[in-house]
Amino acid sequence: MLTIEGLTIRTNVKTIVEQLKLAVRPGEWCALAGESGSGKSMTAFAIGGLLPSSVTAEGIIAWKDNNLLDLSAKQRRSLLGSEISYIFQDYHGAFTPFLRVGSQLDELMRAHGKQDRKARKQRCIEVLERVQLPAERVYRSYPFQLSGGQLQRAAIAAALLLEPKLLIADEPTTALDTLTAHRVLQLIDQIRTETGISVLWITHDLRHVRKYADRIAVMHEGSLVETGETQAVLNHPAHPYTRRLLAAIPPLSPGAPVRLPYNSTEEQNALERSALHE
Ligand SMILES: Nc1ncnc2c1ncn2[C@@H]1O[C@H](COP(=O)(O)OP(=O)(O)OP(=O)(O)O)[C@@H](O)[C@H]1O
Repeated sequence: MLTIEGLTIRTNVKTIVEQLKLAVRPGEWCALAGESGSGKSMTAFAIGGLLPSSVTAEGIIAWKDNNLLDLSAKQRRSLLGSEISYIFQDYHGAFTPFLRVGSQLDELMRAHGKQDRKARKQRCIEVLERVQLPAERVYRSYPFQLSGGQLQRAAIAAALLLEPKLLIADEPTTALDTLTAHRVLQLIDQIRTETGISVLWITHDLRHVRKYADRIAVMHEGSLVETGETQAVLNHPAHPYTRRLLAAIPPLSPGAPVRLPYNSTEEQNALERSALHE
């Protein structure tokens, strides 16, 4: 589905990513892991043509019959959102502060040629419900009236609005507390199961990778060092760098719970319901 071959990303002083080869299959959750500065985000940006102007990319990023690196700015704009969409760590950046969430979602649909106003509103409400938000209220709210977790859900709703086939999630939970992060990842997983969307997930948290990703690709200093089925790679890492990454996972602090602190499913549901009305 998405096939990257020989991707090299550089500035005029250094090479950031070198000869990267990576594929994301339909419906798959693929984690791109590695320490800070290894080139994960630059790879994600290159897919959507979002690289800073001082940075160039060459190679092949094949999507359907196109090399995405060859698209014009106009072709790219029509692809982004409708076929490939992004969520980022900085979910505040997904929305303009002083415009209601609903009007921003509506504008996104209008920009992609959806003319029917009623159908647009209906779709916005449907997607806000899909991400388990109180839809009508969030539709009328300004971004600053929502909590961090709600805003990241609204950003996911925006990313899903036009039914893309690939969601690129660049460290989507780093700015969230542990419980909210867990809920957001669970939500993405549910959506993937229901819609068959593929997920390319940029992360450095191998604990979450083990739980959610089908496949992992490990990057080190701009190169791919290991890729494979998640459990196989994490249980039997072949590359010394993957072993080092695994060894660097911080242990849970003494006395910390080894699972989320719910006593029962009822308690979990009650907590999640109250979070939606916070
Ligand atoms: N605008 C830029 N111009 C030039 N080089 C950049 C720019 N942004 C990032 N880089 C460099 O590109 C390299 C890879 O950065 P990238 O953000 O892709 O890493 P990463 O693996 O996503 O790390 P992190 O987890 O910290 O986001 C780094 O060495 C960084 O200094």
